[in-house]
Amino acid sequence: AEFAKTDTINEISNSDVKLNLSNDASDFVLLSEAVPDAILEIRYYSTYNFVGTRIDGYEEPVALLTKEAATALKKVSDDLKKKGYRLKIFDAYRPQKAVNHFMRWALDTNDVAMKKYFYPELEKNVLFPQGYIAEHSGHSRGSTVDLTLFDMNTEKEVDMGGTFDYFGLLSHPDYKNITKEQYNNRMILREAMLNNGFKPL
Ligand SMILES: C[C@@H](N)C(=O)N[C@H](C)C(=O)O
Repeated sequence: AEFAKTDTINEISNSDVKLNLSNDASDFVLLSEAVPDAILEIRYYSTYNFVGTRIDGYEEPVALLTKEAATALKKVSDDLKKKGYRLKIFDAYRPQKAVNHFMRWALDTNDVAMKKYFYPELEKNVLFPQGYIAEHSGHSRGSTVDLTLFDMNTEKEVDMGGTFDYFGLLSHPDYKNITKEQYNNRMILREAMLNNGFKPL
């Protein structure tokens, strides 16, 4: 699921954030510090993503958000912790370099290495036009986060009836062909995010 903080005012879409925050005048914070209960699985730092390689600009497996978005996410995390869940974060701040990498990848029609996992029903040239990937992403403002729920009882990701960055109908919020339980799980995350000022994308 992807959520953006609604009232964020920071705009830094064309510059990379320094990872050494002690020397950084920007208003960005590390999620590992701001939301210590969150589990980080920074997919664009790994090769397990729709491109199949580490994405440009992801030099460390860290997640950054604006202070405002991170503060709101801490509240989400605290709310959900009471219900036995933790947040699992796949992506937060995304450098423009990374978006440029996605755009370059989308133009290379020969490279379909990860198609069967991430976009089996679609041709890669529709992923930008259909809005699955954005050229001007809220992620590059540090106000948007891709995340799911982790169940502390089962010690597994919660079943949402889909997976991170599955580009297809299954990932649409109004997709009907999922079980009641999967739908309810989606709603638990959605409600917690909406209650704390995020809006779904
Ligand atoms: C690529 C996917 N994780 C994502 O973040 N999509 C939105 C639309 C974006 O690129 O901002």
